[in-house]
Amino acid sequence: MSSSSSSNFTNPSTQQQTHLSLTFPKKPTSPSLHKPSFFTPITSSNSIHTKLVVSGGCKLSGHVNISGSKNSALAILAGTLCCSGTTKLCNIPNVSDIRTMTLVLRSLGVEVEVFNGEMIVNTDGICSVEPCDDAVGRFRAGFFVAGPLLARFGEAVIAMPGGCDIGARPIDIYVQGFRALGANVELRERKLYTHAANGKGLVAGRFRLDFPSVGATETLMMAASMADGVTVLSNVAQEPEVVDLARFLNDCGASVDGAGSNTLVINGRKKLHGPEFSVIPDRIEAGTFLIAAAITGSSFSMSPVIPSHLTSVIEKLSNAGCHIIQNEPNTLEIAAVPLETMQSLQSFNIKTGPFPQFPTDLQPQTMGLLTMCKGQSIVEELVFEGRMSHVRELQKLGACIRVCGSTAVINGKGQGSSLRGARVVANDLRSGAALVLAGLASEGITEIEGVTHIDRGYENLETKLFCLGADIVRKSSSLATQL
Ligand SMILES: CC(=O)N[C@H]1[C@@H](OP(=O)(O)OP(=O)(O)OC[C@H]2O[C@@H](n3ccc(=O)[nH]c3=O)[C@H](O)[C@@H]2O)O[C@H](CO)[C@@H](O)[C@@H]1O
Ligand SMILES: C=C(OP(=O)(O)O)C(=O)O
Repeated sequence: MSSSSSSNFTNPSTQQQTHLSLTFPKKPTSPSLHKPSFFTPITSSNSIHTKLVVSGGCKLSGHVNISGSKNSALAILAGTLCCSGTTKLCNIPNVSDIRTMTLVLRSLGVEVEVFNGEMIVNTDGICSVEPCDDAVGRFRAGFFVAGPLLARFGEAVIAMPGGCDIGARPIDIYVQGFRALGANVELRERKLYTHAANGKGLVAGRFRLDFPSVGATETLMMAASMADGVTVLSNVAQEPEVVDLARFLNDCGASVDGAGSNTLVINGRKKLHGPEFSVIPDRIEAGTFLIAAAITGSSFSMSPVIPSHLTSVIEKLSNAGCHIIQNEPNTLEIAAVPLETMQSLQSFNIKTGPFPQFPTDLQPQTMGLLTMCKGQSIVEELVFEGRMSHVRELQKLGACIRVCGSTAVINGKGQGSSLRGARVVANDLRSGAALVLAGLASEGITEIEGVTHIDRGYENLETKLFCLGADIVRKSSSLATQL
């Protein structure tokens, strides 16, 4: 492996030897590849102060369109690195994490064209195996590119990932998995250096994950898709996004069996080709809107949705008193009990866990709802040890919540009492969504800061809620005005 900052690198698709620049970035080659509507620069929160201002008490109605899955699209964009030629992706959400992934890909020399929910990716000009540190450090999925780079080019150098601050989020399972596929791995100064130990490419192996990590499953699945021989990965994640990535890889010519079960059998292929592919709808966004209906006592519909991706959530909300039905394919209608009536929603308990258990990415929003249900509930966060930052903010709205470790006990207000608006801060993506929903159900005005977290994963959240009838606006001002 090249431990220096550069090496000679032959791009196997073009057979051209390139001086591998292990420093960012290769400049994009065609100006037409930039579409400003999508590529609004990520705003520096130092210069612009943005907040969402919600005036509570409105009922929601109508229909909301659900965007493509952020987490599925991110993994699949990493997966395009396995493919020679051009890949066309559809149903890509316009969220800042996708823009960050585009920066990661471009820093490797990939051409990316973005237009109106579609992305065209061409990897033939790849000239680096070291993505831009700054971009990788902004989100979790940046790290996923290590798998395809290692598989296709035999090496990768990658900074430690960022992502929501919800726990330690180590990378030990990725490292063990790479080693099981014949890679040498070294960690130095917060960077991972890895290369195929035989100097050629990865070899198949058998590997059991200590925990069914979504990202490690996806990264190792991509790596094994181009390893020599048949790899068996066990105790893998079964999330719909993992299944979507397997479907994508198979469309590229890979052989991935067992996606959706706890074992993957992957027959490595020497070369994969980019297909045209559409990502699944975002189950977390759909779940957030289901909870928005429940917390405001409203009725509306949403599509496209794959209801089987939301079974655990639909079951909990239905038991609490919501009516959720599917009259048309890929459409859910929810009718929630008005919270001001004597039959306000009943409290319920949740324990988060790997799919098909209750999704951790809906835990904060659900806790917001539980503060309005009748009776006591218990929320156990069993995936991320630090995913409780919303509790303090919900308390500012008047919620009655006690936390002990990973467990929260919520005494719901029920029967017509409500939270009171206040200034709150989103500390991560889903806690931001939880605060928006709580604001919709609070008396008076709630101001939510930390909006850049929300923008990482929700496409036009406030516009979608506004169109359903919510009183919500985004307010931006320069910091100078604030001071
Ligand atoms: C971009 C993306 O898809 N993010 C999702 C992905 O994150 P991500 O892939 O990071 O989540 P993981 O499934 O890996 O994490 C689950 C647990 O495993 C632990 N762990 C993980 C890897 C490892 O090497 N060692 C280790 O101990 C984590 O600290 C955590 O406690 O799945 C999470 C769980 O559904 C979701 O909340 C995130 O929205
Ligand atoms: C935790 C999330 O994202 P990430 O893994 O990128 O931090 C999320 O989408 O809720």
